[in-house]
Amino acid sequence: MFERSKKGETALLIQPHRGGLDDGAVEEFADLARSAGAKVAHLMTARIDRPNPATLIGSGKLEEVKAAADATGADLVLVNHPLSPVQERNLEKALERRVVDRTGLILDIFAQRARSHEGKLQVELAQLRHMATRLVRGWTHLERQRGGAIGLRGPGETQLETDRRLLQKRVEQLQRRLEKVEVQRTQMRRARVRSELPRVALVGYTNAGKSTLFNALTGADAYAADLLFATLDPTVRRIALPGGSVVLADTVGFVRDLPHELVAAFRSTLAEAREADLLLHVIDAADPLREERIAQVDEVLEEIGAGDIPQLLVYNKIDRIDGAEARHDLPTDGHDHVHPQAARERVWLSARDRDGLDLLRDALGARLGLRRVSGEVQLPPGAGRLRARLHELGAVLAEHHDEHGWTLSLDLAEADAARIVAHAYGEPLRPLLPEGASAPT
Ligand SMILES: Nc1nc2c(ncn2[C@@H]2O[C@H](COP(=O)(O)OP(=O)(O)OP(=O)(O)O)[C@@H](O)[C@H]2O)c(=O)[nH]1
Repeated sequence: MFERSKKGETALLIQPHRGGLDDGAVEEFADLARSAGAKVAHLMTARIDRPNPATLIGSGKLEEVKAAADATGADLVLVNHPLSPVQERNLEKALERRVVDRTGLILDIFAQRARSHEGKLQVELAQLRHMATRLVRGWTHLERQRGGAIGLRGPGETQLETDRRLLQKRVEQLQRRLEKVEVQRTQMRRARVRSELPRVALVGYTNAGKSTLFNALTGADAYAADLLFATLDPTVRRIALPGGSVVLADTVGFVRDLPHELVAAFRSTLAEAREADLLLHVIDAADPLREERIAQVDEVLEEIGAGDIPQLLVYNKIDRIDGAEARHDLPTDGHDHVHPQAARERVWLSARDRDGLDLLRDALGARLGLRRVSGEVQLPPGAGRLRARLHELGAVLAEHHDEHGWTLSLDLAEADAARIVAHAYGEPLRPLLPEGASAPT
């Protein structure tokens, strides 16, 4: 995972807390560290009921951390909490090694995962902003020894060695480029809206299997890895379902307490979720903390204004649960104590084994009200391309040719029919081809 160093760095992890430590947070923190490519040497907790403004953790704890870091030979210390620039600097002096806070860690992972032009721009911008707050006379990140290290990856040497003014210039340049990309994205989204295809967005906690499901449904070879945030950039594809096509978008994985500056940086990714007709909320069914994760994702969706969009819950990774089989659960009335999500529609599947995908396709088709239409159309002479397109879609049941042109007996998804005819004749027809109807000549 390290782009510039050959070997993974060893990290000592510090989990600050105010009493009531939560297992989920600790587990996620270790996952994040591993995702960044670190080897976790040791994990320590630190109470911060009264956070020390200079070092966050107390001085006694700081000594313990230093001893543990020396004993384990840790290259760096990761702190699962935002640190002020002063705290970070003081901790580094006291611990004599690099210290990276939660935001720096997540930024580092994003920097490693960014694939598209836009994703890279967004990450660089967020990194520069994070760095700008840490540029202090006499001691800067820029002066420190570098070389493929967590928290230091990203913008190249030339930017790193610039002063505040150049940094600001670069930030402005990135902002302008991003505005352009944003405009293009909005235009693309408008075009999709015009195509009238229903929009479905995959959302879910990081590592739930969204990219794997996206690939399974689209046949695309998007990048999936057992690492958090494999999906940084929205990937959008059209997929065929029984009854019609939909536009499917993969989105970035959610984490708890995503640093606010990152939520802003990734708003275009989240826009895919906000504008969807239906959300496929992907859940790792084998995760002991799955109910908590579901609630956290729901909360983020609420925050980004997607709380009212209908959801279909996809319980993925059933291959990891003994005796579990692919199935489709319709919502039940009333509260079910065994299954807290019983009031919601659920499909259980394994994206990896491609087990249960048909159940999901059917559920999606039904949920989106995709309907098929059939009937006879007479194509005017010169509509060869339209005829070829209909054949391509497998919509032609029978056809014959006479002096008036082609007569086709068709069966196809209503959405496809509307789109094709709109394309061929320049205007949408709704409903298209009711029983026995003919296309206009
Ligand atoms: N056993 C099992 N593993 C799965 C299944 N689906 C996905 N995985 C694994 O889970 C890990 C995460 O999958 P991704 O598809 O990258 O997850 P994601 O939700 O897109 O992750 P982020 O991009 O971090 O949000 C990978 O190692 C997958 O191979 C499944 O059905 N069964």
